[in-house]
Amino acid sequence: MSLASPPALDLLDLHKSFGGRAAVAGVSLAVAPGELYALLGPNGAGKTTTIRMIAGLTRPDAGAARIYGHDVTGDARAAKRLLAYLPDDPLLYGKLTPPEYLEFVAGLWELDAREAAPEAERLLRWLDLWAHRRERTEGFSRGMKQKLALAGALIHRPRLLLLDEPLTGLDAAASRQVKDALRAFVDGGGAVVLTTHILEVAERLADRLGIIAAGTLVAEGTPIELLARTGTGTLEDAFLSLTGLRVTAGEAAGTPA
Ligand SMILES: Nc1ncnc2c1ncn2[C@@H]1O[C@H](COP(=O)(O)OP(=O)(O)OP(=O)(O)O)[C@@H](O)[C@H]1O
Repeated sequence: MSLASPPALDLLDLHKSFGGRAAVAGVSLAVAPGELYALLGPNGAGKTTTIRMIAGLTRPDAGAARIYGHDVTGDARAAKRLLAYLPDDPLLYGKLTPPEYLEFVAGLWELDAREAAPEAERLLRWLDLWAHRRERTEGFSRGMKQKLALAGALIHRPRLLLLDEPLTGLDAAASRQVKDALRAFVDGGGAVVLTTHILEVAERLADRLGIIAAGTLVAEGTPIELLARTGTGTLEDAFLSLTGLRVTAGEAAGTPA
């Protein structure tokens, strides 16, 4: 028997089709504790479907997703206890204040209120929302809402954080705070898997990148490894090359290359 601890996330040949069309066509990858992994891909590549299958919200047609060794479908309770999923447009309850929202989320997880309340305060202070603790979230900016949703995702102390486009629409200050929070989470031994369209974010923040195109993982590695593999000078060029989206000057001008 191996004494090695299981990966934070292990995807084994995941498949999902909608109406006969493959959205995810055999994705396998592993993410270690302490690692921040970014999934990149063009629109419709299958990123959100992959994340939703990991979160147990979309059932795979075939393959498996394991969270620290727990199968998301077969051992759903244990798997879901270990993960948190932050969609790109998280649902907050506008009439609640931040502490009320976190109390509500803690209640869903059946957390002990005596432990959840100080943890909520710590998260709100850490994400710079404490000064707004008496305000209803309906008046919050997108960045404030995103930070509160992140606090809600962290309240039960997950070990794997899944985020769909967490930085889209955030200003520089909010983006920095969310990035710092994600880095602190992985430095504390947690694992993060996020999707992003912002290549600069992926390059600076992620330990490893996975490039998805047409439902398959076409490349994986550190930003430096992807540049070396494609012989390109920027991650944007590497991305375009790997996803087959590169247009030549001739194509751009409307003439076949
Ligand atoms: N519930 C659904 N019903 C039908 N088709 C779906 C459903 N969810 C996703 N799809 C399709 O599956 C494919 C992959 O979609 P997905 O949202 O996973 O891509 P994505 O990489 O996250 O794209 P984007 O970057 O635009 O968010 C697309 O063709 C999409 O239209």
